[in-house]
Amino acid sequence: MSITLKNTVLTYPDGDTRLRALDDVSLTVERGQLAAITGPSGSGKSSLLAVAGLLITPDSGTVTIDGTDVTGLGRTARTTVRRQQLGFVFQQANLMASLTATEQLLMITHLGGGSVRGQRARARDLLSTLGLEKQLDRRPHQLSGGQRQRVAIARSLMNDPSVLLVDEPTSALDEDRSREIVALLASLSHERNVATVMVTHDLSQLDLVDGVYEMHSGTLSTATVPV
Ligand SMILES: Nc1ncnc2c1ncn2[C@@H]1O[C@H](COP(=O)(O)OP(=O)(O)OP(=O)(O)O)[C@@H](O)[C@H]1O
Repeated sequence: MSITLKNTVLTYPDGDTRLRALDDVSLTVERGQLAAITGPSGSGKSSLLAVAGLLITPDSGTVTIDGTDVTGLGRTARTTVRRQQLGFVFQQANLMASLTATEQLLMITHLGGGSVRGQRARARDLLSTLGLEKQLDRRPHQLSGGQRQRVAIARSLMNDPSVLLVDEPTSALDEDRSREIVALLASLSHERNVATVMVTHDLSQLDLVDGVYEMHSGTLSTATVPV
């Protein structure tokens, strides 16, 4: 099972015409795989993530998650799929300044209407798995950039997603920290059986991923550069 985009087209208004941000894009990422999407600025990478994350409905084409076509779902059903089956990691960790690492994760449970009490041990386990056992009760300003991004990754896994969508996770990190984060995303994808789609400009880490795709002017192709 996996995430599949099939023949997706997404256009935006552009003067008198429309700009094809996604021009017949098809992509399948299986569970247990980390796929990287590269490509120049403006080529459509964020648009691809937004369509995959059910934040934007494509003009045409389909998005299938774990075998179910979710393209035409209404707003409430899309929110449910996002909460239950998708995880998101952004460029910046986007943590809440007043919350500890553990509380950042519990916030997800709280927003989903679940019992926070029963999830505290799970939150702490997840953070420990990501090497943050000594930082469980620290707030964002007491964490390094790499640690903050680990908290964000742990938070994205709190709902046990089948698909993880990751946007430029290493843009704020140095070379060594970037490599650790991409290696972590690869091992989490493999061990937790998650289909991960990661947009990245960081070509030096592509040897760690299972598949590389390039966006160019709205079209997606398998990378031609051997990694
Ligand atoms: N809301 C919008 N309205 C109109 N045009 C948009 C909108 N969002 C994106 N675009 C255009 O769609 C194209 C693809 O944009 P997108 O943000 O997906 O590219 P990207 O590859 O993620 O770029 P970057 O690497 O700079 O983040 C660009 O030409 C952009 O200007």
